[in-house]
Amino acid sequence: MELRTAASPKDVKHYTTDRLREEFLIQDLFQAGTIKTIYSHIDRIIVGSAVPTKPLELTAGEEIRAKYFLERREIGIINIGGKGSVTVDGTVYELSYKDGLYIGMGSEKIVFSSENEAEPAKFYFNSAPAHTTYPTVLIKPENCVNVELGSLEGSNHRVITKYILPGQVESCQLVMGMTSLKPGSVWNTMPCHTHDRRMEVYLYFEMPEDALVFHYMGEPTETRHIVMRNEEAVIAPSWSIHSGSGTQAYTFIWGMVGENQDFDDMDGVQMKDIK
Ligand SMILES: O=C(O)C(=O)C[C@H](O)C(=O)CO
Ligand SMILES: [Zn+2]
Repeated sequence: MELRTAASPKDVKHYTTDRLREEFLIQDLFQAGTIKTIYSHIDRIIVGSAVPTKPLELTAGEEIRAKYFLERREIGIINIGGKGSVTVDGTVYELSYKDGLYIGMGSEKIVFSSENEAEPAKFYFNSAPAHTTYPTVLIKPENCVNVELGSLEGSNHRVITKYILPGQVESCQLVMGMTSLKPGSVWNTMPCHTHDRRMEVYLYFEMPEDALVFHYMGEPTETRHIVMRNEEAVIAPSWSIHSGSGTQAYTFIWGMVGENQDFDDMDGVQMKDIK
């Protein structure tokens, strides 16, 4: 498990490109036959991936000093690869492309598998500390709340699909979903916002190899960017904006943890105030 410490905005505004990437960018996810995990001190989120070319069990690792991964945690999983399954204490959940799974605290044995190991599933997950157990739920995007935002004229026409949020799939603190840009639109989350009560992680995907997303971060008056490629993730501390413009349309998974689960609790930044 790789460790990322928290960072102060007073320091981050002096970072070089390399240092910004070292602290916030997550690369080399989705390696065949591997579970990869990144532990951030920011709200103690764990960001991870599993690509089962043979069944892979999610274990706790020395870093969280737990008997099993979900002893004190919950997890949200979304499949961005071939058909696969997640077995939770013997119950098998089949996940097709973009299907999700919430697993509550206390489930002991989590195993990732692919239906066809030549075209493996690619499971992406966010996990957060939990205080109680909510039911495990298989999530189909077609049954989720969908919100359409922006316009083609504004280059930001997109659909936000909310997978895990109060009233739909209950969790202790994890809120998770997916945003899909319409062809011709390239901007996400602009006008931008911060939310001091939650941190957020973005995983960009459905990008051709030579496409880029310029992901904007930093305090609204001290913006910086991180150049991102397909299937890379980025950590947004609570004080940071998190927005992006791509060389073409793309999709991303967002996950938030922290003080509240109120998706609309955002501190909007006015265009005139961005520097
Ligand atoms: O395109 C968007 O706008 C988003 O996807 C916004 C994120 O979901 C977000 O930042 C939620 O706080
Ligand atoms: Zn946000």
